[in-house]
Amino acid sequence: MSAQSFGCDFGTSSIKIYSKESDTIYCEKNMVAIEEKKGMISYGDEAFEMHEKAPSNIEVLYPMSFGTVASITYMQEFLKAFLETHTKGSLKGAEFVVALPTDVQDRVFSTLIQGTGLKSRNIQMIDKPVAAGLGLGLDVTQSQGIMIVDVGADTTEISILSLGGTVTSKLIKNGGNKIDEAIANAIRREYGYFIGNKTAEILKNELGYQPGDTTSKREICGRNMALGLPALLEITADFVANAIAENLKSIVDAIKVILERTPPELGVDIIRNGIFLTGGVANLKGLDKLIADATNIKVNLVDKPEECVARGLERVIKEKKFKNLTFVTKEQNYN
Ligand SMILES: Nc1ncnc2c1ncn2[C@@H]1O[C@H](COP(=O)(O)OP(=O)(O)OP(=O)(O)O)[C@@H](O)[C@H]1O
Repeated sequence: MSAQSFGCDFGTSSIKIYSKESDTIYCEKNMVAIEEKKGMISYGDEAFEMHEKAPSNIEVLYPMSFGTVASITYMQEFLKAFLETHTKGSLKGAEFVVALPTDVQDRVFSTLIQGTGLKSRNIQMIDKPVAAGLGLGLDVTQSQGIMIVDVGADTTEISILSLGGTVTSKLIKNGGNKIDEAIANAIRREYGYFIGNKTAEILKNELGYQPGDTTSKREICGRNMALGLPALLEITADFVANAIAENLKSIVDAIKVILERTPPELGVDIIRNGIFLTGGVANLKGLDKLIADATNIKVNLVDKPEECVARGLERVIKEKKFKNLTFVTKEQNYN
């Protein structure tokens, strides 16, 4: 591959790009800030900072939604600006390997990259679960069953891999964002306080799923809806656990459905090796135990699970033997 090769995981809440040139995974919030008349004024972590704080003439939005591109124009502007910031020299002729989520059409991403005007030389796709498997350090090309549960912001992707391919996989529209929403709704119902998504996310990330734990607490600021004034409120881990239980149950149920559909020959490997939990929500305290208890299968966790797919893309770019796991979109038409 040429000097400029990028491995792209276009997540709904954050974009992760591996750059071969700098041998680094760059990760930023996948957000853009748009000002009336001026267009995109900011992107990434800086745009996220403006989220829920910006005046009415500035709209802060996610260009991706449920694993696919919601705003191609802004995603293209973001990608171009992101690559220009993080790379030296020309981007002309760069090569891309893109992680393709289950149920998303590959041409969405080739159209996206081609439309940036970067004159890319080659755009390869790889199934996102296969990239996650490589990122876990597994040899996905072997004839053994591997179960990966990737819980991201908008989606949860549950997949069984074998021989370098996806044997079965299911994408459900449930993840960190729905969990944050459930926390905000419960606080509104129970306490009559309005809280923003960022505050709900803090509660989720800090308190996790710890039913019965009334000792761990977090103070937050919300708006008392009766008085219309901001006020402080203390939330326990037990309250958060109750608020998110239904969301987690739907993830666990989907895992069980996939296990039921798994051929017994591969099921043996999964029981032996365990389920691999990836995606940012794999960091949720107590989720691994919940899944292990419900399935009677051990659950493996890794460091920085949200970067697993990008680490897999890095291996595809660096290790020739994994090139045959990638494929090219039929419609590709290079400039
Ligand atoms: N410590 C934590 N506990 C619980 N959730 C966490 C933690 N850290 C991050 N998350 C959540 O992980 C999610 C982001 O994960 P990830 O980066 O894998 O998603 P994505 O790739 O952007 O989304 P998708 O896979 O849906 O396209 C967010 O909802 C974030 O709040």
